[in-house]
Amino acid sequence: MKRTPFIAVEGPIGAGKTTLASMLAERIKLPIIKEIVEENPFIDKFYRNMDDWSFQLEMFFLCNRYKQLKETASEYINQGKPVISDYHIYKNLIFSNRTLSGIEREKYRQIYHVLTDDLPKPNIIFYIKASLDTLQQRIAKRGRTFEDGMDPGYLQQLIEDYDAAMADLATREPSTVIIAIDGNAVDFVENKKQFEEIVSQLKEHME
Ligand SMILES: Nc1ncnc2c1ncn2[C@@H]1O[C@H](COP(=O)(O)OP(=O)(O)O)[C@@H](O)[C@H]1O
Ligand SMILES: Nc1nc2c(ncn2[C@H]2C[C@H](O)[C@@H](COP(=O)(O)O)O2)c(=O)[nH]1
Repeated sequence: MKRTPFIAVEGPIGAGKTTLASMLAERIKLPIIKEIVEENPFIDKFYRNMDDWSFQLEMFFLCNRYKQLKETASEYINQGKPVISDYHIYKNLIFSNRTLSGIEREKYRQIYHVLTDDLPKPNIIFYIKASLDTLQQRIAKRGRTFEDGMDPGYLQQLIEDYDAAMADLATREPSTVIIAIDGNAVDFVENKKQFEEIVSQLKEHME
């Protein structure tokens, strides 16, 4: 049975997820679901003291994305309408695996699965990989004050965690299309030919 294309763009902080998802939505005339960021009331406190604020931050992201995913399912996927998003809800497990620990991490994982296991997940994923230096340059360019002075070790660990998570996803969900993009070599913002190559890949998998 033909699946309704549910496209996600993923990758570590500053990789270019929102930029690429927005460009593809415009180019292919797709509705786009964007993650909230600044609306998370704990994000400033989190970056100042991760241990004290990680649970509240992760729960806020999870509850917000659970609501978004339910709406995406009812308004698009369950009606056979393709949609694109600048995140995969799986990112909640990627981040929380690092920011939470002990019983709180276990409770969070159980809540994540109770909330999301019965909801549709992206079946086409663009995974933007980039070096620490590239991510740091783009984070600085974006200029969110709460990301100033982000611990390079946190970001490097996230790079490694994303690689492991995408490999795990490919094993667990062999029918999910995962297209890796080398964010250091491919500049889909400035290089139109490279962007159109991504567009062609997407159209090929949407047919
Ligand atoms: N391929 C690219 N080349 C240069 N700058 C980029 C590229 N992709 C994104 N950017 C810039 O990097 C910053 C982060 O991009 P964004 O899409 O917000 O990343 P993410 O959503 O992954 O956090 C933004 O200022 C954006 O304009
Ligand atoms: N600890 C978590 N942080 C998260 C999560 N989702 C987003 N974020 C942070 C990371 C960035 O500072 C900012 C935006 O994320 P981008 O990857 O879009 O740049 O919000 C999360 O689930 N947990």
